[in-house]
Amino acid sequence: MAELAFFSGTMDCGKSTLALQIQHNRSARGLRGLIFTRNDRAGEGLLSSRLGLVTQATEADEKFDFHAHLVGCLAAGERVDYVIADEAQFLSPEQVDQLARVVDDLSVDVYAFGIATDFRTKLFPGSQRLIELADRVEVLQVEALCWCGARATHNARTEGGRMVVEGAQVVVGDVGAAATAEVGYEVLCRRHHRHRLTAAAAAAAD
Ligand SMILES: Nc1ncnc2c1ncn2[C@@H]1O[C@H](COP(=O)(O)OP(=O)(O)O)[C@@H](O)[C@H]1O
Ligand SMILES: Cc1cn([C@H]2C[C@H](O)[C@@H](COP(=O)(O)O)O2)c(=O)[nH]c1=O
Repeated sequence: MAELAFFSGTMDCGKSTLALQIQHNRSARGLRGLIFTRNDRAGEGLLSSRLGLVTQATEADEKFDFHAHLVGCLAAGERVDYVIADEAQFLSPEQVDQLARVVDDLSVDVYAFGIATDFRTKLFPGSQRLIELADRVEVLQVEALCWCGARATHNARTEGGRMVVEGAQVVVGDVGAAATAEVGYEVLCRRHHRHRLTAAAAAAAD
């Protein structure tokens, strides 16, 4: 039976790395997959990991229809054993429904990777739908850590080095950006996210 699996965790916990490993292991055994992403930091049509690996991917923009695309591929005689969808938090709920139809109606495995919650601790609509529909939701085992050493569970956004809790839900960016960066991200434990205490703020308070 094909399955819809959602691999989730904070930013920087290894989701894209796992996506690339799944792709590597399956293609090494002769299986054929299609790779999709949306708004990867490395640029359009790329799936990149901070470990330095990167691969070509199809950019699934807001108009993209996964089910129609797969039907087209299969009708053209292409073999498709699995689908990888990175940065899945950016997908619309309708696109996640399409992925579920790819699994149920076309018997193709779908592996989706994404952060669950945004910088305000609210679920992304695409992640919410994945949690609702997935056959399994896996939390990645490699823990990203807060500056205090606790497991990082939340994503903070900084502007000019200061943590913010208002703004657009989607702003592409990275962790470890310079304190002066216009927009950066930092993973924190819930306690320090609630207190808006980033590493820089804690150091300044010391
Ligand atoms: N120089 C490094 N040496 C070893 N591991 C690294 C290095 N840089 C990044 N990583 C690992 O890569 C992880 C980030 O992987 P990535 O797939 O880019 O994360 P995600 O897609 O979840 O944001 C880090 O949590 C860390 O475990
Ligand atoms: C928390 C949060 C993140 N984003 C963006 C920032 C990055 O471009 C991606 C996450 O990528 P990663 O591979 O998991 O590190 O999402 C955002 O747009 N809005 C947010 O609230």
